[in-house]
Amino acid sequence: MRLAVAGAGGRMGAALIRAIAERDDVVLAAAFEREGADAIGADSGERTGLGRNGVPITDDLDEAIATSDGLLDFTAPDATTGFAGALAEAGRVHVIGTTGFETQHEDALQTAAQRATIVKSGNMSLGVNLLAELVRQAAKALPESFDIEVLEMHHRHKVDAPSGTALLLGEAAAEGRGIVLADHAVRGRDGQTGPRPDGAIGFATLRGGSVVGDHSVIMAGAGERITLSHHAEDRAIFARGAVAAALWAHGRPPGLYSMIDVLGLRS
Ligand SMILES: NC(=O)C1=CN([C@@H]2O[C@H](COP(=O)(O)OP(=O)(O)OC[C@H]3O[C@@H](n4cnc5c(N)ncnc54)[C@H](OP(=O)(O)O)[C@@H]3O)[C@@H](O)[C@H]2O)C=CC1
Ligand SMILES: O=C(O)C1=N[C@H](C(=O)O)C[C@H](O)C1
Repeated sequence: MRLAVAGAGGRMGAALIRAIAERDDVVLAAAFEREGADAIGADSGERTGLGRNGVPITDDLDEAIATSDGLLDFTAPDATTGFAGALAEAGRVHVIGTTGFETQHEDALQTAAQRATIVKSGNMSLGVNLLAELVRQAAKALPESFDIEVLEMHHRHKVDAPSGTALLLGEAAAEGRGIVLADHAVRGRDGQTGPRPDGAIGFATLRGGSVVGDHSVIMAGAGERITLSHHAEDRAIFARGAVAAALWAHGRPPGLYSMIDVLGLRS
């Protein structure tokens, strides 16, 4: 499968280029960046420490789409929704790891998925997607008297909060409880908050240093507490998941799929 990488000069762009080079069933067809980015013109292999691969980083989305079967996209919400329209037009696979979407972005992706095969997840690792299943089951098994809190920590460069993974875990907890997350989410506390609302799912965000991604879901009852956690140590786990998602999606009908579909984790 021929893959293009968006945001090739970024942290995940580099990890994706390395993950493609690890396998012999995928090939890097194109690597592109935002117009005017420093990385443009560089050899994508040299820039990611692999040695020269002959694929330059360009700013040419159209060429990237024309020469590939699918796009691996870990960029930013506005960029991703823009790519989605073009990929839908061409009927390509779109693997979306970008986080921080708002309602208008989600709506645009739903529309694009009528024609493109999209796999989208706030976290492409096996471990986090298994954790989400465990959270769903635990939230289903426990009474509502157990308070659910989602805690995350990421590196100092991260621009969105709560993380896509924290929201994915919150969704899993809400699904287990049979409630709608948006109706029960508490996404920040400061000052005279009053007591915790019954049935709330709380989110807390930490930022600092080089942390790749730590997530914990705490289920706190009277006199006991369960904590389910995942610690990402290397961005390769997300990149390898994204490549696996592209291969899974290749040849599937248009639609909006998740890593739970790709990994077949739902019991
Ligand atoms: N789902 C998952 O498993 C994971 C998701 N993520 C998510 O992936 C995203 C990227 O993370 P990360 O790699 O750390 O961030 P970086 O800022 O390091 O990389 C993003 C790259 O995308 C580029 N970009 C932005 N807009 C465009 C555009 N229109 N065309 C081409 N390139 C563009 C940026 O350029 P510029 O700097 O010029 O804006 C930058 O080089 C975030 O949303 C993050 O949360 C991260 C890890 C795992
Ligand atoms: O920005 C990051 O770095 C990460 N973003 C994703 C998220 O928002 O959850 C996934 C991972 O935790 C790293």
